[in-house]
Amino acid sequence: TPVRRTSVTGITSDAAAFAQSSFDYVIVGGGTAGLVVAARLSENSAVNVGVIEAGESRFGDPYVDTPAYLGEGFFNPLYDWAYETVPQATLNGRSVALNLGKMVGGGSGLNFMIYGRGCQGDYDNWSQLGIDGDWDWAGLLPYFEKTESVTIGPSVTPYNLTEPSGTGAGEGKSGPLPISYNNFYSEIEGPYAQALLSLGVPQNADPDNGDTTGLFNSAASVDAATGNRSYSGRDYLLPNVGRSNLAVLTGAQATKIQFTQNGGNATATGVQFTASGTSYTVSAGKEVILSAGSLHTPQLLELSGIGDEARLSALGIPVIVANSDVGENLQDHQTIYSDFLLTDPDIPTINTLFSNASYAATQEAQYLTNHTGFFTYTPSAVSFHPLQQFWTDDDLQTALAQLQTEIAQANVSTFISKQYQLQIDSIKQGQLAQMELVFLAGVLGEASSDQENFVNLANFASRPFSRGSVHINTTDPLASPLIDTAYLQFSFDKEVLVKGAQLNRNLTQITPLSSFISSPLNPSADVSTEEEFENFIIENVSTEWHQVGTASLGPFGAGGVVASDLIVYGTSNVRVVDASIMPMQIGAHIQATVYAIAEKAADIIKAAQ
Ligand SMILES: Cc1cc2nc3c(=O)[nH]c(=O)nc-3n(C[C@H](O)[C@H](O)[C@H](O)COP(=O)(O)OP(=O)(O)OC[C@H]3O[C@@H](n4cnc5c(N)ncnc54)[C@H](O)[C@@H]3O)c2cc1C
Repeated sequence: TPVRRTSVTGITSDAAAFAQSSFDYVIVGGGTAGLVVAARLSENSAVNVGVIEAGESRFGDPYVDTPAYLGEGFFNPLYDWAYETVPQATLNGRSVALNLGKMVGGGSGLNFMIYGRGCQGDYDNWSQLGIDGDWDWAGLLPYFEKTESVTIGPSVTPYNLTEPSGTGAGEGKSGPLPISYNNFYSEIEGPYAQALLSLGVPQNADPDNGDTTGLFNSAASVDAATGNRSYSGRDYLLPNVGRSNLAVLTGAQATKIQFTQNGGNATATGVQFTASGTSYTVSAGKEVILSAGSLHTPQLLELSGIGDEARLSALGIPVIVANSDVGENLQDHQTIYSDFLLTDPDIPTINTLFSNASYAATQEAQYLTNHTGFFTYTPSAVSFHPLQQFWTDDDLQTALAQLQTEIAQANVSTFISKQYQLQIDSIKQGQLAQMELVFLAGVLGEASSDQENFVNLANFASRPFSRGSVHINTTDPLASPLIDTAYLQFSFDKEVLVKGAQLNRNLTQITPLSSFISSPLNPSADVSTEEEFENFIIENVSTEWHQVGTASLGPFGAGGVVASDLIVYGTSNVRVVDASIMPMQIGAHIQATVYAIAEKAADIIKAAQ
């Protein structure tokens, strides 16, 4: 077969030349999922692929490559869209900052590198929502394996696990994405883990086997060979960037999908985009694939005329497909950090890398020579807890009764009500954990003096009930959409965070962890009653940056924006491939699932060629 060459190739900022090319597949968003699809589709030299990415490439940039610089790119437009939610009524009108990857690689270049699968029950629950096409654990498992290349070890961890994680069946050994386990642990991580274990939390030696419950040593999207972050830009795009049937346009924002309609389904013919203030259109001979992420994919659908009829008409946008589920069902992992001051400010944390030049220099030398040491640090002490582990039966019954009352008052859709039933069943069975804890060696926040050093104990509502939305309120395609995460919509989610923050406080009073902690910093020791903890949560709840669900898999007219082949309902050739298709949140950090979705999507698209 002759190669379908593009007139531009590789990573380019030449918008005019890109627009003049004719592509079979135009992918909007060169992020986590988008670059997986681009790499897989361009394996077939008979088709050509063009990717439109709003951000730039950041190859060789230490803020992306060096694991311990996690968070350093936040609020910087070179890496981050730096959005915020609309004022949240449940948070006394507070808006919450949302960091969002904006670069070649998207969120996979900005994230905290925790890497792991959800539980079997998470994905099997999806298939209970009227979704066919093997969108369940068994259907995704081959694609988790296809993504990753897992390096096992080192065999010693601070958790005294009997075997290192990642030895179970089904770890991918030859995928594009290098995955490894930390070779460096903060001195406080072992005592933290011991405190959890002393409360009866079980160890989990293989959380990727379909059950994440318990404490484990999390894998990371870090390449053990180089000590650098692995991400879709580096690991899916770079090895294939020389293909003559693949082009990635950077610094260009897609603004609208163009359609023709001759009765029946609408057919996309191309994508409008803007680069450096100029508008262009590029044609798509076969398909347009939206991989712009959970906040931008529904925005682009609405700008293109796919969404709620009344909303689009009010903005003067001609309706191509009326579907009021576009942009609904937004789910995020609600997060609370508790910071604790250390007794000895000289114990190294991330802060030390910035405040102690000689320590940083030693670590840097080690990093550059051996690719080990603190610069390879990612958070690794991760645990998931069914509520029964820490709540009394009374607590649970009271919270569930309150939840049922609030759900009845909330007047939710049938789709969401089905999700709630599945969630409540799993809570009662004690199967799928509701609470996640993660130890962070001073990742978030800055020390106020050399004498101050701290750690963050994070907790997350891992299977939340709150459901928000993301919609446009202007025809300006470059404006942020209105993001309503609906944090703490249900008191159940709040209670999970309250109990988590109290648990973190208690953990720091258990030896040997207690000897490392001098006092609670935020919330301070003054916060002690249930009501004070609740207020702390309301004032501080934030995001785990895990938005999903806004262009969900599901039945048309009953929650779905895409069918099981990921085709947008009402179109013949627009697909969505990113985190927005996940109908329900999973009890895990979500990047591994996004990669698996993209790998599966690529096979679906290839099968349709
Ligand atoms: C700060 C942070 C920390 C995280 N930590 C973790 C973690 O430790 N572990 C984990 O598993 N997950 C983590 N996540 C979540 C995970 O990284 C994301 O869920 C995942 O990367 C989303 O992938 P995606 O393909 O859906 O979207 P993205 O990777 O966000 O890709 C979307 C891409 O589309 C581009 N784009 C958007 N709109 C347009 C447009 N109109 N035109 C052109 N381009 C456009 C964006 O710039 C972006 O590059 C984190 C996320 C963040 C932001």
